[in-house]
Amino acid sequence: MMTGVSEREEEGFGVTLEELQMKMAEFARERDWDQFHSPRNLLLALVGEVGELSEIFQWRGEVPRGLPDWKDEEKQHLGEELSDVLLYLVRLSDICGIDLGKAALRKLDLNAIKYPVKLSKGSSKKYSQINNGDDCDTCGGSNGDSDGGGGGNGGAVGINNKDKRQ
Ligand SMILES: Nc1ccn([C@H]2C[C@H](O)[C@@H](COP(=O)(O)OP(=O)(O)OP(=O)(O)O)O2)c(=O)n1
Repeated sequence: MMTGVSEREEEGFGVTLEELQMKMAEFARERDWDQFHSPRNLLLALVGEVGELSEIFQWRGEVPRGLPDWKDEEKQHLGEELSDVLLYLVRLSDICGIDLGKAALRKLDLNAIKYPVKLSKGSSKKYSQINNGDDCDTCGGSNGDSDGGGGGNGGAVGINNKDKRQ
């Protein structure tokens, strides 16, 4: 039997970034919190939540995928912190006028260019350490750039637009 839209939503079925964006905007508007949701405040809130997320894993050592030994309440807590990070990220993107879904898809395309399967398969090396210059004209090759910024690759595909100011 088909479930109603609200039930499906409640189960998180097919939730979209746009939906989360709208709900966060509504949440802030209802509380007259738009005044607090400035880019910098949201960024700091996001970083704070990343800290809370990190605390969950802190001192545990490596944990197996799927977290099979974790209690239900620990997993629920993890879900809450992951959600805080996502919600602030979505809100920050919205307030900055960035279409996060579109930006993420574009970034995935850029990642695929930087990390061609042929050169990256089975290797976790940074792109600046794997490229031999033959397969990816836009990646900058082995430039020995220790910060991973790939100083020679910025122009062609716009991967690196780091602020170069000192
Ligand atoms: N000015 C604010 C404050 C909160 N939130 C929303 C976004 C987050 O999802 C959540 C964060 O709430 P808290 O600051 O209370 O943080 P926690 O939920 O992590 O609680 P605690 O810090 O006690 O762990 O609420 C928001 O949008 N804007």
